[in-house]
Amino acid sequence: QSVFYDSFTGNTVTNEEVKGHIKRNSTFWCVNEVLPCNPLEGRRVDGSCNNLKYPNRGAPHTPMLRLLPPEYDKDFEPRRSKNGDPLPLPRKLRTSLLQEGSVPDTEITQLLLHFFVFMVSDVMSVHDTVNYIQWRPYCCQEKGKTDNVCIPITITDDDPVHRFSSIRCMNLTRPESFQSRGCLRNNTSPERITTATSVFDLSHVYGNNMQVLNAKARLFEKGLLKFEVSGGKIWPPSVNTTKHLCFLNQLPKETRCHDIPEQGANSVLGVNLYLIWTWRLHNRVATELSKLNPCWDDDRIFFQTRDIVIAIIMQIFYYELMPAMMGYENLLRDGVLSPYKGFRDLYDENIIPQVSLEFPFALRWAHTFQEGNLKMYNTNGTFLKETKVVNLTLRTGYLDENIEYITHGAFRQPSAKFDYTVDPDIAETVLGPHQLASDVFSSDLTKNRYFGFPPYVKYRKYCSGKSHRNFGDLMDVIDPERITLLKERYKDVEDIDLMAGMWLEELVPGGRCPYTFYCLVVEQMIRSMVSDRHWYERPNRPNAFTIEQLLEIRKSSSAQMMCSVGDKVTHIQPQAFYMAGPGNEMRSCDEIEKINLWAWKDASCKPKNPLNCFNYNV
Ligand code: HEM
Repeated sequence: QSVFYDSFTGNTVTNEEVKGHIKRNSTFWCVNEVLPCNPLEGRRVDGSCNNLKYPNRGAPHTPMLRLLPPEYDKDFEPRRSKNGDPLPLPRKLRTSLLQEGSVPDTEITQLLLHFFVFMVSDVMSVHDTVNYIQWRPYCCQEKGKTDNVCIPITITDDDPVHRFSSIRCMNLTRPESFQSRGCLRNNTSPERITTATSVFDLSHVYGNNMQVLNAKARLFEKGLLKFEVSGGKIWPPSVNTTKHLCFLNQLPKETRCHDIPEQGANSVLGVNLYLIWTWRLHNRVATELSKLNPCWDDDRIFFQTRDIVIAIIMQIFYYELMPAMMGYENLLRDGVLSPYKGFRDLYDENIIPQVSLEFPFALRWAHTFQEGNLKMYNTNGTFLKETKVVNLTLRTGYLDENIEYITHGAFRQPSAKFDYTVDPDIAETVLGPHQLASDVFSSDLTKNRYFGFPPYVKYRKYCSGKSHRNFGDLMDVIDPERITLLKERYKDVEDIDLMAGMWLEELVPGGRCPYTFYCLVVEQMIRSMVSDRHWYERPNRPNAFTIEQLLEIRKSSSAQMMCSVGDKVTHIQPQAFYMAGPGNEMRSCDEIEKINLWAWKDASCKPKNPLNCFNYNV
């Protein structure tokens, strides 16, 4: 018998209240239906029962955590400057604080960015972007003036780019909230609503709901996900209609659009690539497991494989990507990474599985080192061609002919440099042909205000304990020239927006990210481990890995994943998030450490190749 929970409060709701939601058409957003929790059950697809005391926490549409209380003006409009004036215009701030240019990094590859954005989409949903691309494309037109959801970005006559054009506005909409979806009254402080589960569980691959997973993704044979073979490659299932999310497919040639539990994976290129690779990884692991343990049924192979794939991706995220961004020693010091390969158990049932509102917001800072030109290489490493990455959003069809070249470019092309310069395409046309003009940095800054984040200096205090009473106090994290830039735009140090502060901060010693980014992201990384009962490093979770299995998971690497499921990858550098070079030379995939699934051998099953345990490598 299911129990119904109020998605925001987490309290149970009566059948009468559920009927009220049905009448108002708000059940999907405002009510979580949860089957009774079984403490011995593995990770649920819909994230429920992760915390046995609060069964709906972790499920979709549950509230995000605010690290600091919101600050709004009246009617929950953006806060004002200390002197009562409106804050400076976002686009004006962006164009004066961040310059446009293309400087390649010397160390980090594009592959890191692809993986990073893939991880973001595990805990976020695309509806806030689809809202202004598809549902309300009119915020800059007459109609937009009467739609309260519209919050278009003003472009002034002296704009460095648009003074040469007639464009004076960029489309944007407010973030969806429990209020906009009818779950909370409009006179309460806006609380962001998302459709993803709030733990890292690859819900953008497997979906947020068992019924959808079963209908769209499972083959119900040998633990496999449904797949297609085309051009000699394995793909997730696709849909044969033009009415899908891949608006930019150039018909009739480009028709592919994934028909998977979460359509959002068809969006930004990096999400799409890793969705394909993770999909293939699932099927690779499932195939090997079913050979290894022929007596296992489809269900057992499927859920064991899902658990392994989630662990592999988490291992790469925590132990390979994040150290490159934040510094390995820093993460060890702050208890995010374990120095040992064995188990660790940090679980605390009093910490609810939640994503902070600040976490995905801070990750937007990564837009500053996104490269705009996508370079493609053939399998021998010869440069073939390039295209604008912004023209590939919502255009899965482009991958059909090009995924191989994009793959080989991803670990050969550097990211943009971490240097206060932003790519012109990301800064002016981030939505490609979807919008006349779109500047993701101005959107980031605008959203900053509609999320109601308090001033940047309050986050400095949260992170360092130190009060910053005047601009000079910022010298510990921002260099003097950039403090001058801030002073020219903001009248008071307390006016500075969180994102504007992060843009101009210096990078943490030993890492490649600003101080406040580091602090907000570490908070989430710890929260995600401590609050997730099914965290892969735990020995005391239902169906936990054995120590032998965990040691195999520890061998995961982005290079190994590329060798296993990338397109025709036979040679790669072992640290694929770093450019190849001395100490990280490209080498044959045979020399890259692999995961041996023999550790999952069930003694009660007779494997097909009993003599050679290396037949089960992925
Ligand atoms: C091809 C490259 C990319 C493009 C075209 C792109 C584009 C966008 C766009 C249009 C938005 C929505 C902005 C808004 O309406 O508020 C967005 C949001 C976001 N992007 Fe990117 N992005 C790219 C790469 C990345 C990367 C590498 C990261 C790495 C972390 C990233 C992280 C985020 C985050 C965290 C958000 C906010 C999501 C949310 O809160 O809903 N993006 N991006």
